[in-house]
Amino acid sequence: MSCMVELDNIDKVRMREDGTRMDVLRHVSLRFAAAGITVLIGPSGCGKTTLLRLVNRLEDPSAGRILVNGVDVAGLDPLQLRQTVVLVPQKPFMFAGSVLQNLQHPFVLRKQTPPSANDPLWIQSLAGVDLSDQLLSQQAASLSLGQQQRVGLARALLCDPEVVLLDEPTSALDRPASDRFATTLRTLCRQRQTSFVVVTHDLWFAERVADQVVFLSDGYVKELGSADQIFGAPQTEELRNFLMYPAAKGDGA
Ligand SMILES: Nc1ncnc2c1ncn2[C@@H]1O[C@H](COP(=O)(O)OP(=O)(O)OP(=O)(O)O)[C@@H](O)[C@H]1O
Repeated sequence: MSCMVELDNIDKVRMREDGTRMDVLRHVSLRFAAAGITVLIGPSGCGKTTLLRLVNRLEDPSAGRILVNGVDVAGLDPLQLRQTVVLVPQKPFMFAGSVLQNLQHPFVLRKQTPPSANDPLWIQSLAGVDLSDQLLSQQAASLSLGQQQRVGLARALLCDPEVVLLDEPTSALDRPASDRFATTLRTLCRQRQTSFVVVTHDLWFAERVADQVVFLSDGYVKELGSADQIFGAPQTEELRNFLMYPAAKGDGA
């Protein structure tokens, strides 16, 4: 069954160290594509990662509601929510131990049997992120950032969640690997009805993978549409400028 996630008039306010107010997200109302891929783009600091964190309840909104299948997440146990809605940060946490132990960790925590190496989900999850069997015995903490990202992605996919929130998943992948990853996401949407929400500065990947693209700027949803609409016919000067100069995101994030 595909999962419906809706943001209803979300505000997120943070306080700066000097006590001044920062409006990180403002009146954000969105419905993520069920069994589809929503991509969030926008300048550095516009609130993309914050939005993912709110859906996963790592933080709570200052106002508004987030609904998963019609249920307000504010009333849900965050740990239970995170079994359905998984967040993969840009730098996933690696537990002490091998890659194999890291992949099995969520199942061990829940006292469940991890999928075996010939389970189609295991094969699809590892192959889809180019994680070779040779890496399984290595210490996870000794891997490169790109390899750790792939372990984090595979670990999330193995849990077969309904919604996966991905923060910059291709930032350490080369072009062929990110193309294969795009294919994996499309396959999982189709075969498992998984919904993905992807934050990325990789506009090539965004255009290739998105069912729906959200352009955020200064905490507002400025444009929303299909990849064809957003990349082919941007409506605002701001989006046109962003698409021409996506790398001008300030801090190299
Ligand atoms: N833990 C935090 N404490 C205080 N301010 C924060 C924190 N995390 C983010 N911010 C601020 O909130 C705003 C939104 O940050 P966020 O990380 O959501 O932006 P982003 O669009 O994901 O940026 P990027 O593309 O650079 O990753 C920024 O001004 C940022 O400095």
